[in-house]
Amino acid sequence: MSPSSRPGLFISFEGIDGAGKSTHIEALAQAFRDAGRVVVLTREPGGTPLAERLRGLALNEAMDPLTEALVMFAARRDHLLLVIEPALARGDVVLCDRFTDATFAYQGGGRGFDIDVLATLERWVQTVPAKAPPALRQPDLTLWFDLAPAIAAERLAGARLPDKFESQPQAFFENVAGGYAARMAADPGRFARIDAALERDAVRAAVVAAVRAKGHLG
Ligand SMILES: Nc1ncnc2c1ncn2[C@@H]1O[C@H](COP(=O)(O)OP(=O)(O)OP(=O)(O)O)[C@@H](O)[C@H]1O
Ligand SMILES: Cc1cn([C@H]2C[C@H](O)[C@@H](COP(=O)(O)O)O2)c(=O)[nH]c1=O
Repeated sequence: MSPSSRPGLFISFEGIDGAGKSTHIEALAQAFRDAGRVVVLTREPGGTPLAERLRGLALNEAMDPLTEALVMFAARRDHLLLVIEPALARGDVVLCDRFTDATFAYQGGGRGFDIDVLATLERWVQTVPAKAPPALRQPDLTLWFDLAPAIAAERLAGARLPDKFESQPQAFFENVAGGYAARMAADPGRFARIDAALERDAVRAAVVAAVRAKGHLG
């Protein structure tokens, strides 16, 4: 099968701040490139000029939880239509640093915002005509970097100036982690849990193994 006739593949990276997602996304991208795939590396909130502007607001401005959720989903809609769907239609591999599970974890788990409202927004935003019949776009695989908030905080200490979310107390991140666990429990076939407390090489190997176990990457 030629690269362009392969179906697209959508993988999201999730976890609390400092769990190691950004450290490992490029290594997986290279593994796919070595296997002859075209890779689109992207992130949420962000990934388009408009969504990056919304990211600047979401990460730096105080706002109420519904406003925050709407900003995340507005950015997502733009990103989905302009970047993710076209890439999947071309047969590319999309590696996305966070997607909707982050909204359920941060706005739902962390902020305590209504999960049913988030589920409604998810349906509105991610029902795309490219799927026949039009259906909800979800990642084919979600790698959840599971790490204790205390270790993540140690890793982030001094690394950079904390944004609005990174400045939250440890209890917030315990709730975010609970949000991720609930999403995985609701859709276990889509998720692979990565033990992000391991040292870097072991995490990298676990990521590749999880992708292979789901039948991707040869
Ligand atoms: N397995 C590991 N062991 C120790 N330190 C690590 C490991 N993986 C990543 N780090 C370090 O932890 C810090 C946070 O990693 P990284 O930026 O990849 O996390 P992230 O999940 O992308 O965070 P954020 O969501 O806040 O952007 C970095 O300084 C990185 O070098
Ligand atoms: C997609 C998404 C993200 N967030 C939060 C989670 C992080 O604290 C920041 C993004 O920063 P990163 O360094 O790129 O990880 O935004 C959120 O609260 N809700 C979301 O839907």
